[in-house]
Amino acid sequence: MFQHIKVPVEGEKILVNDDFSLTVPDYPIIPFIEGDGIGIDITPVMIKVVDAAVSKVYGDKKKIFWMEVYAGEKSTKLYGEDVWLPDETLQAAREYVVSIKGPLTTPVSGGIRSINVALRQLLDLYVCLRPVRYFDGVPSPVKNPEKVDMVIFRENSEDIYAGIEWQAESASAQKVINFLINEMQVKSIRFPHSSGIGIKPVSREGTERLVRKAIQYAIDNKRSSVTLVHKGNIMKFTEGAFKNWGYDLASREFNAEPLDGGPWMKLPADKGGIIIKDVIADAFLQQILLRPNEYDVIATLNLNGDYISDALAAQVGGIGIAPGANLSDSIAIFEATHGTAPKYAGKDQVNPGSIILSAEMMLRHIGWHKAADTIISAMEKTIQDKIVTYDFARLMQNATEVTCSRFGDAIVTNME
Ligand SMILES: NC(=O)C1=CN([C@@H]2O[C@H](COP(=O)(O)OP(=O)(O)OC[C@H]3O[C@@H](n4cnc5c(N)ncnc54)[C@H](OP(=O)(O)O)[C@@H]3O)[C@@H](O)[C@H]2O)C=CC1
Ligand SMILES: O=C(O)CCC(=O)C(=O)O
Ligand SMILES: [Mg+2]
Repeated sequence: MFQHIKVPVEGEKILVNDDFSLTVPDYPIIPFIEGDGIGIDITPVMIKVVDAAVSKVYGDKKKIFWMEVYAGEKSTKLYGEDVWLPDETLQAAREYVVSIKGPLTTPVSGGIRSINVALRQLLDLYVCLRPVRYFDGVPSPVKNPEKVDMVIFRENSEDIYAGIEWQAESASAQKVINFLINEMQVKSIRFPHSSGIGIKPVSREGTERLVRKAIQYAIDNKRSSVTLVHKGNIMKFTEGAFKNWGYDLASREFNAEPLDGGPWMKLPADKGGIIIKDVIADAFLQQILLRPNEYDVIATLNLNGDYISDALAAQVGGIGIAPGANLSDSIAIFEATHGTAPKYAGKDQVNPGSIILSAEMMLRHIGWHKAADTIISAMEKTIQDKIVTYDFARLMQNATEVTCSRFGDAIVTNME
């Protein structure tokens, strides 16, 4: 029994089998978090588009029963002012296996820690999967955006992103600094009395499970390479270790052999002959602009992955259409890559593309590929017809600028 979550009277749970495959009923219950800020604009549009695609493809034979669950500001209004992530929301994500969420606010320098990060950590959603590809007709700041076709596997549970840090001039920060100076002989804290301190945990286990997923994805989807992106020349025992552990895993579990003497490796032909390579993160950020077609599947640490996913999204038209998923072996929470864009909240103005494409990934995840295909082709047609929201319209000529909800309606109209 839940306190505020209302379980639909119809519909059934998606089940996880022993081998982590899913048993998906024809009438699954799918929890959703509306999200803060522009969540109120984009989430209802996503639901409308998904329902229309499912109905178009399967008639009455399949239907999603949506179940609202709460996090962020809406949760504080229902459960009490300090309750940003109620236990029953976590329970629903576990029990119902596949969910989707809008963006959630995190204040800068103070206030609550990220609810997004908490969800990922508490449910051990260790893969942040963010595919980035070009849709024909989308305005882009680069000459050949169609050369960008990458799938980012961002480690989602550790790194500096875990939020282990102490405020400057607090007793805790001073205690850690004293320990580092006196017991660990650290000499490179430039201003020990006024430094905040953050910790960057990166483990072999965390790296291996992420890189394993990335390589398996590359094999299953016939991709050409997996690139480990790191800053291991500077952070040797965290980012450098990520690179080494990644290569070790490729060799040990996938029989990769050194290529031309290494360090690059190649998987055997029966595993697609995929190249496993690495690149230092700053060089990678310039190469994705200059030679994006040299990169395919990307495996990287949490903070690098955050930066890289927004940078790559910009190359193909912006975070308004960049989708994503947070995955464990069993649980999945799909989410937009962008944030709450507070200045647009409630104005029915922003692009709902990111959360719609996240829902499209969700439909594939549950095996409803035809409904996913329907959304993709309808969205492509809508953009090619130059019916777009403000973010695209301001970069296009002769575009028809529509609201967030009208863009959703146009996608529905274009479903064949
Ligand atoms: N997963 C999550 O829930 C995430 C949450 N956040 C949180 O969101 C809040 C705001 O973060 P902020 O850094 O401003 O980043 P946002 O992604 O919210 O917004 C930055 C800018 O991106 C553009 N943008 C974002 N979403 C859309 C959209 N759907 N359609 C069109 N344009 C869009 C807008 O650009 P323009 O002004 O040029 O039109 C917007 O001003 C913070 O609290 C942050 O922590 C951030 C990222 C992810
Ligand atoms: O949790 C947040 O507020 C930001 C998260 C973020 O930027 C992301 O996951 O891409
Ligand atoms: Mg981000």
